[in-house]
Amino acid sequence: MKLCFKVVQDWIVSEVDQSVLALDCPPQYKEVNPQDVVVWVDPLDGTSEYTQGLLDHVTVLIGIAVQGRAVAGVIHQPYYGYKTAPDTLGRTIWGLVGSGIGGIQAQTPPKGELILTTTRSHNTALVVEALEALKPSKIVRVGGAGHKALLVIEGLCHAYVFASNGCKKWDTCGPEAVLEAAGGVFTDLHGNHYSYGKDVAYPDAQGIFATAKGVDHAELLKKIPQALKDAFPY
Ligand SMILES: Nc1ncnc2c1ncn2[C@@H]1O[C@H](COP(=O)(O)O)[C@@H](OP(=O)(O)O)[C@H]1O
Ligand SMILES: [Mg+2]
Repeated sequence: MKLCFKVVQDWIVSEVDQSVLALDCPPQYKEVNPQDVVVWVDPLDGTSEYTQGLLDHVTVLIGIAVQGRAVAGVIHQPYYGYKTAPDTLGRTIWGLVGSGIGGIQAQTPPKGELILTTTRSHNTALVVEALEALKPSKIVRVGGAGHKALLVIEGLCHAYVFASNGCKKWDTCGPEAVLEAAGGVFTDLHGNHYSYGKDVAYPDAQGIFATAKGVDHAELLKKIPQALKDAFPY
């Protein structure tokens, strides 16, 4: 059977960030068995915010897992700058654990503060309880797992905390890989990494606890009461 595709010319992007091609691939990923690779795609993260016109909350997420671990990802923000710089709309951030990130500079968040980011549309009593336990100086409520990961990578927030089982593997595989490639740590509320293998259940059933480069993830996680962590059993 012969398949024919006609690609609309406008869809072809020829000016892309080439820096990824200059990177040396970490040795452990130079030869991987294709059967160990799973790709998780979220074509529109931040759906609720998209419907409300909050376009900069929207991202397109691609995460690549090898033997269950999130190792590479892309967070594309198609409407980035739509209010301030519509002529250069959008940006693409990528990361490969062990090599680094491209598209933005990873930053360490300010010392002496604790700025947390979390959901604006899926709030629950447990979500609030976890945030309050950390005694933040500020809470930034925005849409999308990808968008929140970017705030942490850029050092605008110290941590992304979500005591809920609402996110799915396609929401977090890409963000986890990019944040960890940027020097951060992305785990569940127990401090463990999710598995992104082909047979895993879709929900991130143990919540999200992700910290920026330069933040002591283990120390911050200790402030979450054990009873709250126990509400998200394996
Ligand atoms: N309680 C819940 N029920 C359904 N989806 C949830 C959810 N909590 C989080 N999510 C999903 O996780 C992503 C991040 O959520 P939030 O923006 O609230 O932080 C969103 O992905 P989508 O926008 O791709 O659906 C959202 O739908
Ligand atoms: Mg999503």
